[in-house]
Amino acid sequence: MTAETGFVPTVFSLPSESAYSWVWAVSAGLVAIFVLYLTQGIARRRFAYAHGCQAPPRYAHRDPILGLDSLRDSMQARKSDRYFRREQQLHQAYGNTFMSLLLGSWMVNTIEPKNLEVLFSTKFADYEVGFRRRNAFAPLFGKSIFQSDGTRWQTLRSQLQLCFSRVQTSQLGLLESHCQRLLAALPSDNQKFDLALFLHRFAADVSTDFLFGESINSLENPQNLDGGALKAFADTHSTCELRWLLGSMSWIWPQRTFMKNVRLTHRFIQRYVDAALEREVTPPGKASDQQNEQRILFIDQLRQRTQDPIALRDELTTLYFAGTDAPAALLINLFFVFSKRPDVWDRVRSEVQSLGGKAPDLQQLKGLRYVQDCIRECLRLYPPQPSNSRVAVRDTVLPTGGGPDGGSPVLVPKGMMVHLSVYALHHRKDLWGEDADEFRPERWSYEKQTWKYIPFLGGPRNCVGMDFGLNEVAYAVVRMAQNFQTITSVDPDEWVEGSSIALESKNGVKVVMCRDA
Ligand code: HEM
Repeated sequence: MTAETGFVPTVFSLPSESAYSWVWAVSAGLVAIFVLYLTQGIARRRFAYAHGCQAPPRYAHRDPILGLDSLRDSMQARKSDRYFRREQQLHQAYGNTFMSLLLGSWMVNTIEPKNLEVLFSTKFADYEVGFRRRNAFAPLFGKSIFQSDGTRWQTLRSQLQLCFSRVQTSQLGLLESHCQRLLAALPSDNQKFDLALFLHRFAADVSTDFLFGESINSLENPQNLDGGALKAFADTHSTCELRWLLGSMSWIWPQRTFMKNVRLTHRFIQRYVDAALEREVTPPGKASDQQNEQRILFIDQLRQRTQDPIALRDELTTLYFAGTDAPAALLINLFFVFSKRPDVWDRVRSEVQSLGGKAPDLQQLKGLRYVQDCIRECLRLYPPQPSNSRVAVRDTVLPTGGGPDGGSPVLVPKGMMVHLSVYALHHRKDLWGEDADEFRPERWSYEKQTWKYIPFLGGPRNCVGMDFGLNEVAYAVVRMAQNFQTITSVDPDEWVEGSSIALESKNGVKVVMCRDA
């Protein structure tokens, strides 16, 4: 200490005892983390060795830390309507399984049917939907089935399956009434218009009727879909996608408009939930004969399984999301093809002639082989959900894709994401033949639905609304074919990839249609 100032510079002062113990604690912590990291690394190497794992090819990143180059390229591809085409090209360049960086985290990209079977079925328990999905959709869907895993997901899944099976019988009547509205709403013959707008409205009318017991009837009042809460809902989708991409950094994206749209959506759905909670509903199995004749509502079935208004709202928001855009996209893509291929439309029409103009029952619908093959083929060429992903919950292995020949197993460490491009899988020429990019429903006379074809995914977590969605689309095709002699495209371009959440024709379905004489 200097006599004049009584000041000792801190750099020369001796640390106190408590400072020593703090330094020790931090050092010990760091050493512990390092040892843990090392032992985990060794255990992982042993695990990989024991399973014969080898590394798959790696994307040649220009930014090897965060992989921002590939993010930028994929966003540019999105802007120029070739996002899924780019995914397909990447697989063509790097193979059916390769690794790439997403904002600093390595992920496996695979379109190997063997791997997909393991991912979604045989090692289902090794994966979950993961933080990205939970975080991206939480404001909108809460803790609904779409973001849940483990026992919560199992409970919600069996509840929904029960609801679907209880309301099955009333589906066709509902579809018939909305098909009649669609037929009445379509413009008169020889007028140019975009059929996609009407198909979107049809899908929204069907799903609100099916889920809430009350249709928004947008075919009669387009504003019910194009304005207000459902417009707000549609506007949330692109932010959800961005939130997914940003992962734990999603907070950097402005939330105000997004949250306003979320609140509007919730208020809209809450109205149906409140009405359902106030209704007297007879428990399953106790309905009188008279009540049995009444339509069984999906929302009432769900309400019998939970009375929590928030849980009901979140589940119904999710169901509306999952159950509207995908069938609409399928219908739009299918009618795009019909409008370009008069030969296909003629065959559809000649097949439905067997019904003699009458509405089909379920058995007749399923028995229309060519119609069903057209739908299958459209789902192959333009899968409404064109990509998907899962995250490993423990160190696990995919059976193929590693090593120089791509035939060795691949290690997927806990926390790593596995991404799959359904679009690229469905366009693989080695699996589907040289005509993989062509619409050829005839291929379904010999093709089987294996893991190379997964428009609804597969395994325990496949689409729970698959049957309803397929019936909806087939029914609409039949009723249109019974009424329209020709559907002619007035769009000179080929099908262009759109950028909405479900994969659909960007330019809609610009047509001129002629009714039967
Ligand atoms: C043609 C139409 C449809 C297609 C192509 C389709 C496709 C899919 C796919 C690929 C999944 C898996 C998503 C994932 O886990 O990552 C899925 C899940 C789901 N779909 Fe569909 N879907 C369609 C129609 C519907 C309909 C009409 C509904 C309901 C009314 C529905 C409700 C659901 C639900 C609730 C899930 C989540 C299932 C779970 O996590 O266990 N879908 N769908």
